[in-house]
Amino acid sequence: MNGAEIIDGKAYAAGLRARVAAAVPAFRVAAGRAPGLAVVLVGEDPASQVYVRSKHKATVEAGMESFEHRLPATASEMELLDLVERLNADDRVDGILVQLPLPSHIDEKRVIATIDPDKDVDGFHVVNAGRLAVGEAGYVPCTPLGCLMLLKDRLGDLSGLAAVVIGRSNIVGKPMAALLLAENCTVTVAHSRTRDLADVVRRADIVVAAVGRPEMVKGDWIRHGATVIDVGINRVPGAEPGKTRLVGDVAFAEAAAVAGAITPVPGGVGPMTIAVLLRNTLVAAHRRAGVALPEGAIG
Ligand SMILES: NC(=O)C1=CN([C@@H]2O[C@H](COP(=O)(O)OP(=O)(O)OC[C@H]3O[C@@H](n4cnc5c(N)ncnc54)[C@H](OP(=O)(O)O)[C@@H]3O)[C@@H](O)[C@H]2O)C=CC1
Ligand SMILES: Nc1nc(=O)c2c([nH]1)NC[C@@H]1CN(c3ccc(C(=O)N[C@@H](CCC(=O)O)C(=O)O)cc3)C=[N+]21
Repeated sequence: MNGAEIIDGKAYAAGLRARVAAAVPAFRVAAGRAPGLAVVLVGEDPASQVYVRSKHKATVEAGMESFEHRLPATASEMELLDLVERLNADDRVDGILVQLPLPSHIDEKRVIATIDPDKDVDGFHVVNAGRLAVGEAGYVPCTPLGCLMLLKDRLGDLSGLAAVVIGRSNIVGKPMAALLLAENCTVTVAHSRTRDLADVVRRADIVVAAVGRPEMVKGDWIRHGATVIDVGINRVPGAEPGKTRLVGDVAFAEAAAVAGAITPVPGGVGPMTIAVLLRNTLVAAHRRAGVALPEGAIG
């Protein structure tokens, strides 16, 4: 029996982008300018190029200004830090995103540390990680915030639910766990050293898989009726030679037979990441300009 509701992240993301776009004209009137997002891409990684292009398109479609900066793979760390500092000082720029991963000769930590925390719409700066940890307003990484929006949309109040986050990266697993804790879930964070992962996952009302291993989470790990959020984006060989397809970290068909609801890959969490980036940029623009964002305008 395939009982699970398929959570349509693509549709939810389209709705969020529309709400962001609808709030832009009032900001333009109040601030005398558009919200601005700067995206920096170093090198020619094809996947990164695709992401950066879709971010640019979504930014422009939302009525915001998009500043795209491309540096060659050979650019020095100094050049990149100089660019980030210029963007920090540029008043038209509300949000700065430096696409990761960076070439290996550049220290990612140092680059992220150079971004003004109040323009850090990715939420990667330690100041924003700290704000999230202690419950102060800041910027939350787009992917986990998108996951939380999908969970609250389906489940409403998350208080008291048992949540298992598989993965403890700084950009997905850890902030996801912090968000769920702030929503009063009982949170377990699993990782590569976790013993009896299947048993840990079986106890969960909410499972968030952010591992990067294709279809690792099996159907018989999922508690009946649980809500499953699959963050994984894994490119694997397709049916025809030379073709590839995207799969998540969850064995989708198996899990959908037992879960109450599940996000697909593609079309689940991925589209939410870009929509939340626009949301964070809109919030940054209002905070920086001292303009109030109407309560409930963007959800
Ligand atoms: N949809 C979106 O917008 C986004 C999707 N992603 C995708 O999400 C996935 C995770 O990304 P990210 O967090 O950056 O990945 P990382 O590689 O940084 O982290 C992976 C985590 O998974 C854990 N892990 C690895 N193997 C196992 C295992 N066998 N059992 C349990 N845990 C394991 C690791 O544990 P340990 O810490 O012990 O090494 C680590 O904490 C990837 O597929 C990525 O492509 C990422 C960002 C955005
Ligand atoms: N500074 C920075 N911030 C990021 O947020 C960031 C990053 N670097 N580096 C790479 C990861 C990955 N990421 C995704 C965004 C959208 C989709 C997405 O839209 N996925 C579509 C499919 C796209 C496809 O077909 O390839 C989907 O799941 O439906 C996926 C992954 C953001 N990242």
